[in-house]
Amino acid sequence: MSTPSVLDSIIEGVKADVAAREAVVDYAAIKAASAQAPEPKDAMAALRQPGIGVIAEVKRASPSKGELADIPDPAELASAYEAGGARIISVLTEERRFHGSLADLDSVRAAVNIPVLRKDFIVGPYQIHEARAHGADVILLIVAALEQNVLAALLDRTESLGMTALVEVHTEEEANRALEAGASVVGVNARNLKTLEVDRDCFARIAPGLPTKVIRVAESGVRGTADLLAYAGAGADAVLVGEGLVTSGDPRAAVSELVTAGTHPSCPKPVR
Ligand SMILES: O=P(O)(O)OC[C@@H](O)[C@@H](O)c1c[nH]c2ccccc12
Repeated sequence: MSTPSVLDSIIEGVKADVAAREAVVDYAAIKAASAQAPEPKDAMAALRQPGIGVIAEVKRASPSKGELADIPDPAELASAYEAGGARIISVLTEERRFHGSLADLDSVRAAVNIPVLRKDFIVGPYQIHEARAHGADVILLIVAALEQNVLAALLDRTESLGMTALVEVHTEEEANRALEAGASVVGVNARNLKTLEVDRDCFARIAPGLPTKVIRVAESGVRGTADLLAYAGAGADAVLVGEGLVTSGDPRAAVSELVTAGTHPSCPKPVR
């Protein structure tokens, strides 16, 4: 047997954590809670606004870098992101490697008016209802972590709850699988979740092959406006930024700088 990848070991932990939560709040109960949640916000509309959108992430730690930032108050951070002009707030809820939680999602949800993305390793419908019950408007679905039939089923489930799925890919083959499953928003992650290596050219290789109606998000490795402009030049509608913002010291200014670059008349625009 081959050694498990980072992604495999993260998923193993996530499955155990989901099972533990499900033992407390069962599937029927989480489903009922998701039906009671306030209407989801329209993330597609947020992403279709002119200019390159910034999806700003609340990220405490990562498997590649360990602890990134002390975030005593995720609500305050998210409010700073919103004030800086972020379109969507991404909240990592994976606990073991990213030190996130559903409590972080709750705090952020209560603090901002823009759509909120639950960023986790979704393996089944339980987590989708859970995301909705905690006020998420968008969820991440990672193609590399899901069988094709499961991916398609989870995408349908997400949309049937009125949410948007950001479908994450790292290769052309995965991009084809995302389209096959019916993704409307595709995120190209520069980081390979199996090896944790970053390849910023990944987006430029994959994005041009996506149909023009698909919203394209460039994920990971954005250190500043130069990276945003490079992604914009390769056709990005939005960038998803974590580390660069949480380590900036002034998250509002850091988001604002990216937003200013992404909405400047000289910024390359996606071809639609
Ligand atoms: O911190 P960065 O390099 O700006 O990356 C943010 C985001 O793209 C990254 O956190 C991410 C992208 N896809 C993921 C899947 C799971 C966990 C985390 C991620």
